[in-house]
Amino acid sequence: MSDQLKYRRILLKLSGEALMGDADYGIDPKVIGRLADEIIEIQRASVQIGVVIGGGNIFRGAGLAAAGMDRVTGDHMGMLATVMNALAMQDAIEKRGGFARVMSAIQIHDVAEDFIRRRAIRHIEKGRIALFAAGTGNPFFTTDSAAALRAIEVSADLLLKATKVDGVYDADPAKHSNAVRFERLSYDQVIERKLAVMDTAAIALCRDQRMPLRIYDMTVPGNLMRIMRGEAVGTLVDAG
Ligand SMILES: Nc1ncnc2c1ncn2[C@@H]1O[C@H](COP(=O)(O)OP(=O)(O)OP(=O)(O)O)[C@@H](O)[C@H]1O
Ligand SMILES: O=c1ccn([C@@H]2O[C@H](COP(=O)(O)O)[C@@H](O)[C@H]2O)c(=O)[nH]1
Repeated sequence: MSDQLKYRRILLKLSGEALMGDADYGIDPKVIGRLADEIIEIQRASVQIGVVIGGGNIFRGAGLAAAGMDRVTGDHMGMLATVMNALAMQDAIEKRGGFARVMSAIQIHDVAEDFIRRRAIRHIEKGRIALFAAGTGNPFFTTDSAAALRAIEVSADLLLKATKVDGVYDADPAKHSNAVRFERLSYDQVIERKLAVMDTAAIALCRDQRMPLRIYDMTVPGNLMRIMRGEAVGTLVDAG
């Protein structure tokens, strides 16, 4: 491990929606390229990295169900959307000289390895960036829960939720311009105050397994390395 860095192994959850950049669908190559650069930078500084990417830039099961589709089919489409995002990130990382492996929770052998916990740990120990795709593999979950689950399974030191807001606020900052940001919260405070920055199942899993979580703004270049150095970027959620 690098002497200057605070973390040895992290699980990074990237918002699918944020990959769109200024578009309203899909992936902006500039956004995914910049994120790949930041991930490679911390890997080269000896941080071991697992990544979960959401699918909100393509499909969400709940949205498809609201439009009349069977919910489980919609969730399958959402999970497959996360596979597409992971493949795009694998490509972006490899184009920049990094090493990455997509591991899917749904068997899709022609395009990705299966998620096998011990192999995943081996990949990240060897400096490969493991991209955990297809969420948990089960409908009615989200990639927030998948990220909490994978962070715990690979014994990460920290779960990072990279999003479009710079932390957790007392109300949704996208809707309330006077919302106030927290520096630090306990898991129970997030759940009791119904702070909707991450789903409750994911927070409860982190709480039960004492997985520290930091929510930060991924649109600010350099934030990932700042956090690795121990800077208090965003909001920390832990046992308090
Ligand atoms: N109390 C709160 N503090 C901060 N953000 C909040 C809060 N309540 C709701 N939000 C909203 O939560 C959103 C988190 O969004 P993000 O797109 O990262 O999540 P996601 O749905 O997990 O990602 P994906 O796009 O991959 O599905 C922010 O855009 C913010 O507007
Ligand atoms: O474990 C999981 C994870 C995800 N899904 C479905 O995929 C979409 C996209 O994920 P987001 O977390 O919303 O970005 C999600 O809406 C679900 O429909 C799932 O079913 N199971």
